[in-house]
Amino acid sequence: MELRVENISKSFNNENNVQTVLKDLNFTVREGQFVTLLGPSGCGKTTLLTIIAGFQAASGGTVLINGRQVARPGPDRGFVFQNYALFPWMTVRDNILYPMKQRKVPGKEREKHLAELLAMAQLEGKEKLFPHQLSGGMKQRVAFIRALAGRPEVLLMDEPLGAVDMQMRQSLQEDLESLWLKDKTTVVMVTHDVDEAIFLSDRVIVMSAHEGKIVEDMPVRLPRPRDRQGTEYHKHKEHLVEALRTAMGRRAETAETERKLCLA
Ligand SMILES: Nc1ncnc2c1ncn2[C@@H]1O[C@H](COP(=O)(O)OP(=O)(O)OP(=O)(O)O)[C@@H](O)[C@H]1O
Repeated sequence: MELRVENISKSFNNENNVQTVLKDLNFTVREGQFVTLLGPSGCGKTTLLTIIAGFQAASGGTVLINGRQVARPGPDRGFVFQNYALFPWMTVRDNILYPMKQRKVPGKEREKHLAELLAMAQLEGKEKLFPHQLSGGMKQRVAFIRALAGRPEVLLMDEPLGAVDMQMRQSLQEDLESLWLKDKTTVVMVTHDVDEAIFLSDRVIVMSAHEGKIVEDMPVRLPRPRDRQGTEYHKHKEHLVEALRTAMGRRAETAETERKLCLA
């Protein structure tokens, strides 16, 4: 699997005002990589992820998966939303079986894969429950394995832990990592949390507030599971915080330039 984002641009027409959110974005994600998109609020992270998912079209450029151009959503891409987006009227079992039925996986194979996924997420015995009967962490694990049930080439996750309080967040990051390590599906995740990015990712791409430009593309080669108290971990954190400052600063600089131009 190879995901290529080539010269992606996206503009919106907001009340006679054209807003360029992304401009000429380029990067490639290799098979099995866990890549995080980090950036200030409004820099275009979700927009980029939904373009990769095929939920919306880019204004320019292409997204290629294994050389094939992405034009619409497809089974090669799984998506995990911030609010999990489980079907509330379906049990855990039916939620997980849904993508397999969509792919017309034969019954026997479906049951086998379901059992594997439930074991992987430690959700055995919960299959008859409905989403409202689950804890936040369980819902998140169901959303994750439901996305894997479609056997996607790449898993796209938009702030998958965004709805969880800070205390639970670290332990869910650990759950997410151990689930991912069992499967090693290629992941592109959006977050605005520096610690989460370093804890989970092989690589962090920092986008700037101005036109979503890549201001940093940083590999994280620390051994897993990562020691949040370690010196190297802290160095990575400081580096990313600095990159985020740059990412935000560009917006301030741009605003200042625009102000000067307006005054001129
Ligand atoms: N459908 C749309 N129509 C008009 N403007 C949009 C649309 N979708 C997004 N935008 C604008 O594009 C910009 C980027 O939005 P996006 O949701 O991608 O940012 P983000 O980096 O994911 O932000 P956050 O971290 O706050 O979720 C914002 O200014 C937003 O208002």
